[in-house]
Amino acid sequence: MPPLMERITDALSLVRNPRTGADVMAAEQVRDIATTVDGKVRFTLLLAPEDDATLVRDVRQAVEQLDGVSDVRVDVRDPAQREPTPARPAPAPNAMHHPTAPAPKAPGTGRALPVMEAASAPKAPPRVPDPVQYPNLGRIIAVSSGKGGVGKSTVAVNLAIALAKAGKRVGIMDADIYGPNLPLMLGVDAAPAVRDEKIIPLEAFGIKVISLGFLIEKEQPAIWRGPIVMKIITQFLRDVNWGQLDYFLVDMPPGTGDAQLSLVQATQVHGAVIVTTPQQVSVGDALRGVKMFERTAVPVLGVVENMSWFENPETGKPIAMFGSGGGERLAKECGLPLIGQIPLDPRIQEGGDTGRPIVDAEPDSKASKAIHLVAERVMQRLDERYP
Ligand SMILES: Nc1ncnc2c1ncn2[C@@H]1O[C@H](COP(=O)(O)OP(=O)(O)OP(=O)(O)O)[C@@H](O)[C@H]1O
Repeated sequence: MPPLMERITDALSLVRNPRTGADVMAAEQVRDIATTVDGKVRFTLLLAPEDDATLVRDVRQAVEQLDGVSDVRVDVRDPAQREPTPARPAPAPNAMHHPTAPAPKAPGTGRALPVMEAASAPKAPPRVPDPVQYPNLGRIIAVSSGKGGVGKSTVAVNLAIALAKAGKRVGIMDADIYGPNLPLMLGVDAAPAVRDEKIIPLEAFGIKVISLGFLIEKEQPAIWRGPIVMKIITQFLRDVNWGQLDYFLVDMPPGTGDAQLSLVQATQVHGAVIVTTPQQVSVGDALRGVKMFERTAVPVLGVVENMSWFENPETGKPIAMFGSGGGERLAKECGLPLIGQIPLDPRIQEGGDTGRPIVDAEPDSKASKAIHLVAERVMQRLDERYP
C-alpha cells in the first residue's frame, strides 16, 4: 500500500471545490498536512467566504475513509488571513510523549512524524516565541548556504565528525526539511526509539544525529511550512535526548526561509558557517543569508569555500575547476574570514553516497585535512566570542 501521506494527497485531489471546479490540492487550498504514527491526520483548509462550507465535510470524509486513519482534524482558515505564527509550544507533552503512544514504525513501513498532535493553528493572536536556551546542546552552529547543491550538508556532516575526532561531544540535526539527506550521508536510517518521553538520537561516526528523514514517510511531499517547521525544529531541540554536548550543528535548508527564522526564534544560535563555491559569480544569495543572521544577532563565524580546486592526479597541482574567488569575494564583501577551502574530490561524493564521510574514510586526504582546519577555526572563533 502506498504511504499514508501519498494516499491522503491522492484522496484530496479527488475533492473539487464546487465554486471553482478545481481540485483542492491543485488549487493549493489544502496546506500543512501532518500525520502521527497512530493515524491522526491534521491539515489546514483555506476556505474563502464565498466557498461552500460543505467543502470542509468533503475533505474530511475523503481522508476519513482511508485505511489507517484514526482521526481527522481540519483547521479552516480564510485565505485572506495572514499565515499564523505559532505561539511557543506548550511544555506539556504531545502525542509523542503519550506513554501508550505506539513506538515509531520500522523503516520503510510508513513512518510518520510523531509531533503533530500539538500543531494546532493557534487561536491566540500571532506572536513570535522567545528563544529558549538549551545549555545541554553546547554551542549551536548553523551551517547554511545561499543556494542548494554547494555541499552544505557534506560540510556539516564532515565538520561534525572532525569535531568529534577532536574529542568533542557532537550532535547534528537535519533542519533541511525539504530534502533531509543526513541519513544517506551518514549511512543511518532507522526510526529512533522513544524512551521516557524523549526521542533517542541515532549515532554514527561518534556523533549523535536526528533527521526528519528518520521520521517521515519516504517521498513525502515537501509541504512543511511556517508553523509546522517551527514545531519540528523546536521538537528536535527540546524533545530529543541529546545528553550533554559541546557542539550542536544544524544543517539548514538553503536560502533564508522558514527554517532559518524558526531556528533563530527557537533558540540562541551561537554562530553560523556559510558554505559557498568558487563559481558563485553573484554572491547575492549568500549575502542575504549573512545579513539575515546578522539581523537576528547570530554571529557569522566565517565562509567555507567548497569544491575550491581539483588536484591534477598526474602533476599534483591544483586546478581551478569552477573558476575561483567566490568564497574570497563573499568573505570580503561581508567582512568575514574565509575559514576554509575544501577541494573537489570524487571520494567526497562517494562517501556521501555510501554513508562513509571522507573525514572518516580518507582521513589523510587533503579534503579531510581542510575540514579539520575548518573545525579548528570554528572552535577558535567560538572560544573568542564566548570565552
Ligand atoms: N568537495 C566536494 N567534492 C566532490 N563532491 C562534493 C563535494 N562537496 C559536495 N559534493 C557532492 O555534491 C553534491 C551536493 O552536496 P550536498 O548535498 O552536501 O549539497 P547541499 O548544499 O547540502 O545541497 P542541498 O541543500 O540542495 O541539499 C553531493 O553529491 C555531494 O557528495
